[in-house]
Amino acid sequence: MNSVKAFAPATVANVSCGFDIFGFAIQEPGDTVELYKRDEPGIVITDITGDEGRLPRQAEKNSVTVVMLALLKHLGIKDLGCEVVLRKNMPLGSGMGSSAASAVAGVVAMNELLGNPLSRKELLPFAMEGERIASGSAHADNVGPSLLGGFVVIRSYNPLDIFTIPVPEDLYCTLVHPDIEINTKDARFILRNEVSLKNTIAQMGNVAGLVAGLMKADYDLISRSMVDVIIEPVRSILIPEFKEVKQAAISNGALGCSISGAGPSMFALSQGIENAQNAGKAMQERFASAGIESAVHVSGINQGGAVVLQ
Ligand SMILES: Nc1ncnc2c1ncn2[C@@H]1O[C@H](COP(=O)(O)OP(=O)(O)OP(=O)(O)O)[C@@H](O)[C@H]1O
Ligand SMILES: N[C@@H](CCO)C(=O)O
Repeated sequence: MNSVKAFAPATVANVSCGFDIFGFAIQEPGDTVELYKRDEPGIVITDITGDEGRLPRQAEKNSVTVVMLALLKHLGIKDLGCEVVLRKNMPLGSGMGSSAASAVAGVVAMNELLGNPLSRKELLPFAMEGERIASGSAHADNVGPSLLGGFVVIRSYNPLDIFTIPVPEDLYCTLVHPDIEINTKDARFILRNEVSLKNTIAQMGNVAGLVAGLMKADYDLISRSMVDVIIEPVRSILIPEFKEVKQAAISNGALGCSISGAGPSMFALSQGIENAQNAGKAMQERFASAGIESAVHVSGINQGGAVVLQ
């Protein structure tokens, strides 16, 4: 095989109460990576589209190629020559898992080019290296679902213990990206290191409730459990109109609404596509009333994750 193309989808990380431990992928948008073998050894980025020239072109600095270098090192491959084309289809610093989609598409494409020596799950630690380069933290709640699909739970980081849980078929996500940029690194820096016992108890109850609600298709329980008393109160300050947009989603049929990943995107979960669309319209109108343009994506939970396209 001399060339490969792979697509990896955008993701919603944290899913309200599950900071760094919950995530799911949506259908679109996502990043596409093309790899072309060449005779000269080395991984070279030859083109990036959709980033307005803002992303690093050096292989050691871009999440799409950092993961390939880590995988090649692990496999002891030194002489591979490869040209990389990255097609970015989502904004940077968006809270939609932009850096993660590049990392996942990159590692899946390289694994395919090599004849799939590793399983999807075995690729995860390499994809996490892309997040380390992007945000200084190798969290797995974006790369996990983008790579594996489904609703992902990360029970432990050390050792890595990750699994997916079933979700109701009629569960839809509304993802709204306001035209603002927030770096994950900054959004992590402002978080407090200590949490009160009272908030820990409340958060654990909601984490347990959300998992049970999703697995039992109990929409009321999902709705009651979409409460984050630890991260959202701190980070929501960075998102103009946060409270109003959240209220607009819930008043228009959503089960719950919170920050997607590190923000500024906000997501809502709804029963049925109609509720999800209504929530999206209301959220967009609320941002617009404050002079903020936004893009809305309505999608079911992506069960397959990244795909090889050729
Ligand atoms: N291929 C890539 N795609 C996107 N960002 C990248 C990539 N490679 C490196 N980066 C760097 O990662 C940073 C953006 O990542 P960040 O995690 O803040 O955004 P995000 O992935 O959209 O957000 P989130 O993780 O909250 O969903 C930028 O500094 C950018 O230069
Ligand atoms: N769990 C990470 C996701 C970043 O998208 C965070 O909230 O910082």
